[in-house]
Amino acid sequence: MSFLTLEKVTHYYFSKQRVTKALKDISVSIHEGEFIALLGPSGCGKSTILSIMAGIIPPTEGKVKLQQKAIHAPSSEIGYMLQQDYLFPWKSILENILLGPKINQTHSKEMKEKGLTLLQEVGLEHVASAYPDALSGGMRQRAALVRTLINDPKILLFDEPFSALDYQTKLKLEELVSGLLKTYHKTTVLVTHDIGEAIAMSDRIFVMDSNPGTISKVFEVPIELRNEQPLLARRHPKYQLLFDKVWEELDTKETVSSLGGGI
Ligand SMILES: Nc1ncnc2c1ncn2[C@@H]1O[C@H](COP(=O)(O)OP(=O)(O)OP(=O)(O)O)[C@@H](O)[C@H]1O
Repeated sequence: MSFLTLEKVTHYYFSKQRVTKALKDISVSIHEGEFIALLGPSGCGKSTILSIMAGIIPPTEGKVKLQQKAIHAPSSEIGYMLQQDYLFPWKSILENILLGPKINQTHSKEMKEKGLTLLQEVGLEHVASAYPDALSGGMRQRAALVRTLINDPKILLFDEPFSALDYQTKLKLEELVSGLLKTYHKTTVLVTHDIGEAIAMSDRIFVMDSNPGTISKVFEVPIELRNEQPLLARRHPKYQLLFDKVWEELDTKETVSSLGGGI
């Protein structure tokens, strides 16, 4: 059964200068526990889709549903993680992580224990009382991940969370995140520009076209790759085959997207 659905979602941005048709007739059905990657040229509407799924912006037309219920506003059922970690510099890592439960009034001794356990799972238990400034970029993103997971969201939305990190840190984080999401059986949508990351982490890859944004092709990642951790998946013979197909699909779009998105 479908877990998250978009039904004929169309979105316009209106400004004084122009109207931009960012998305046109997007219909997708994502299953519970599935990992989806959204790939496409710059400006094709990936972040717009994610904001609509998060309930941050209502679509101009169409419906978004989580477990058959319409999404109208952001909620703790939906976890959102961005390129920037947005940790509060004046709060310790543990305080940052427990902020969500405090706001949702679910804070308790058990929640603190859960926060510490999650920090342990991402290798950050030793910096629970440190401040964000003392942490590296990769550590800060791990803390941001714990802050997202502690609310036990039904769905995770990742907008290029690894793109600001150096290559080695990014690969290590992919490995960690992939393992954690499998353990917690989380449904995830990842926006990325990195074909390798999409293949190594996902079950399906939605490739987008722009002006206006549509989903032009869906690639199913072979089961042999899905069963592997990302680093090993990158070494599998089927990885390169899929990489070439996705590359070909994207390559036809880059020049077209640079023409601009106004109508
Ligand atoms: N707040 C806004 N007001 C007006 N137009 C916007 C706004 N946000 C996005 N757009 C336009 O909507 C289209 C889709 O933008 P969006 O940021 O969703 O694309 P994207 O695929 O995430 O881009 P990128 O890969 O560069 O981050 C673009 O043409 C963009 O200029």
